[in-house]
Amino acid sequence: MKCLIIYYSLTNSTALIAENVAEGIRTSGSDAVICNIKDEAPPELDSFDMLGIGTPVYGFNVPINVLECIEGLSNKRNIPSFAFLTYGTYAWNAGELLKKAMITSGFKPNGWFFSHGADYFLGYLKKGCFASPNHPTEEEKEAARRFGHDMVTAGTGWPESIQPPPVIYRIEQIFLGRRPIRLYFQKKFKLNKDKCIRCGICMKGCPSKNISLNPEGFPVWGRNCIMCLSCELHCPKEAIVSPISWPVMNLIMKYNVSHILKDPDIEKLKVTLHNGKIETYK
Ligand SMILES: Cc1cc2nc3c(=O)[nH]c(=O)nc-3n(C[C@H](O)[C@H](O)[C@H](O)COP(=O)(O)O)c2cc1C
Repeated sequence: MKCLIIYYSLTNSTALIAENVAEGIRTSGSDAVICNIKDEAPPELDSFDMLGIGTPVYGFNVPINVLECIEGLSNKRNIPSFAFLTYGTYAWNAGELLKKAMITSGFKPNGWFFSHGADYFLGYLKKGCFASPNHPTEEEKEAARRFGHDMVTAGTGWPESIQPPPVIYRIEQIFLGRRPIRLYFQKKFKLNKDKCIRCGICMKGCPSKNISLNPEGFPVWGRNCIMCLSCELHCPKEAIVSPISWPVMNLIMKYNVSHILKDPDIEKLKVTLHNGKIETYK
């Protein structure tokens, strides 16, 4: 059995899970090839017998680049497949959405795996909250290895029910869906040219290669934004303002963080953001 694992990882949590799932597959005597779509295009599916898709959860959704990658795979056919997701605080039904996208593209998913991952979501970091900082843990990595092993030997199935989220999360999921991002939010990034030092950090860190520099050296956003907010997070001069900084989002983030702080199952650290760097303190 030869398995292809395609995943997207910006801040390495999903990458760590992908590596461990692959290791689990190899311990069962099968072969596994992994590919982070942030860095390279996935290989042809032809020579593989199984497909794994790994993704972080973004806005209670599957990020747009992952959806587009699944849709764009060549030589799609009904081979066994599985999914794994990492999330910072609450994934809600992102697993179901991923499963649906895989089925629509002709795959037959028969197992999934969830793990926490360190949550570098700008909205929460701005509120001083770094959720799930030390994840995935060694236990989660071990569980990922077991999952990989089980997937090639038997399959794990899908859970029956998902806890319903607070109403506001449902609204956020709709707002942060593919269409609103593509049709509206991605056009709303603003640059403060007085602050911008034209260092290109935003361009280099953009996982969907959506930022180019104009002849003056200022960033220009294209039409492939996946709303990871990496550009705004890492700008050393805080010159980038995305919709996450709008006053209405400020209220929503405040609400979400108040939930996170009350949830004993979510680990968190206090942080400050300073010149594009995250400083943690106890
Ligand atoms: C833009 C953005 C949106 C996110 N949205 C959610 C979310 O809706 N629910 C959640 O539990 N975690 C959310 N997260 C946290 C990520 O899913 C989590 O940190 C994941 O492990 C990151 O994976 P990576 O390190 O492989 O990039 C979000 C993170 C980012 C950057």
